[in-house]
Amino acid sequence: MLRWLTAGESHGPELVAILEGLPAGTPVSLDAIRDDLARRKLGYGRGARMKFEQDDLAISGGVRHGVSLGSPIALRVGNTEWPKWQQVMSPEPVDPESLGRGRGAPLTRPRPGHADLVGMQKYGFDEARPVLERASARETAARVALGAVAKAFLAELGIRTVAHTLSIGPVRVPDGAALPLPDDVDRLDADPLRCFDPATSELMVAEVDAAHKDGDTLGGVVEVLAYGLPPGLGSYTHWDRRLDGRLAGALMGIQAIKGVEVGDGFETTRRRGSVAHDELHLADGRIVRGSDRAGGTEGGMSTGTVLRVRAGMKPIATVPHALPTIDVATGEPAPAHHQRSDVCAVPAAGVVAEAMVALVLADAVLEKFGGDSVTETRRNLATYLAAIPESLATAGTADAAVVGLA
Ligand SMILES: Cc1cc2nc3c(=O)[nH]c(=O)nc-3n(C[C@H](O)[C@H](O)[C@H](O)COP(=O)(O)O)c2cc1C
Ligand SMILES: C=C(O[C@@H]1CC(C(=O)O)=C[C@@H](OP(=O)(O)O)[C@H]1O)C(=O)O
Repeated sequence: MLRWLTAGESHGPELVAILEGLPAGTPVSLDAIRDDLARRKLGYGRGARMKFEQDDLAISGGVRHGVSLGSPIALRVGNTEWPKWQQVMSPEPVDPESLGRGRGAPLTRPRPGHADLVGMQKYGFDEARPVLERASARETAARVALGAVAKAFLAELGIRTVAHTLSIGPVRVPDGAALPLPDDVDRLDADPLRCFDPATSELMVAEVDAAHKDGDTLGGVVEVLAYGLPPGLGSYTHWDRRLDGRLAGALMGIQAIKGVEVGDGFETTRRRGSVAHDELHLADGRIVRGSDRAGGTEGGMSTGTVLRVRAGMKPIATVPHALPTIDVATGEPAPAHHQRSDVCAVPAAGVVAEAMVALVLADAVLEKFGGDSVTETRRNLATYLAAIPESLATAGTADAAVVGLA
């Protein structure tokens, strides 16, 4: 079992994350984690903060000489903005007068679409600062760092992931467009929206420009693909063992994600059954699926084909043309608090979604194959794949040879 936890506030000194249960022998490279952290900051439409804030990464436990030890891995992502926020976010009591009227001023105009109002009601705060500091998606930097480690573990088993942007507002990649492979990540990083279709990307840039000009914001849809999965991760035997359910929960757990689809998702509901599923045929004596509508799961288990999951992000709630709210200090209508914000963070959400998928898959792999060292996990996986009888074997899915384990 893999467990993970994050802590830290958006303008606190740092985010911290712990990953427990990762087998020994996983290559853990600071550079690889930094690459993913840098990727999360990319994307046309991200706000000013992404330009000046650095993710200051350190590993404080669980890794020696670039390899995991099997003990909990502790990661720290320093907020380089901290010096400006030391007073406002000090863990020690401060003189309320010293907070002044600037950054430390109470945020009494809760922003619609944020955790602000309900957080104040629930935790008993009279202003939104203590709520929004943790509700902020700054926390996703910690998850991306954890996800980078999970990805390194999966890669040892021949499993690789990639995320791309499918839509920004109303602008969508056309149906049937090519899907990226994990090796296409550089090309995705070079695209302003991490979109694999250059013509659509241009339209997306124009859409972000238009929203920016109008003082408005945008959402969109991202897709995560996982290649090289064996059949049989997750299970149909109980609701909470289903891989699709676990992926959906993890993706919905990302700030601003409001919908998840597996495979063709809601489009499938508009089809008749005869054209909604992936038929089984024989090719060279092996079972093949004639299509990939299901997106790589059946009965809550990975099928061994490409996993395809989508997450839909709502438009950023801190709209520059501030939304109407109530100033809870005066009881009067007022524009919502607005300091600065992203116009569109969909490409970044894709990077976060990939991290969450990697963590869920790593957990499912360990549940099925166990292992205290990567070598042991790999051996167990190879034995399992080799034991699938010829009559049940599927072509094109991970088998011992494909994942380099034979
Ligand atoms: C990568 C990323 C960046 C985000 N950036 C912003 C932002 O700049 N401004 C904002 O209002 N919301 C932003 N959000 C969304 C808010 O964090 C989120 O809408 C808010 O916490 C309320 O949660 P909910 O939308 O899940 O209800 C971002 C989300 C993600 C995943
Ligand atoms: C800091 C990050 O994203 C932040 C997420 C966020 C929100 O409300 O979720 C609001 C913005 O922060 P601020 O309110 O300080 O301008 C984003 O910049 C980050 O992703 O590293």
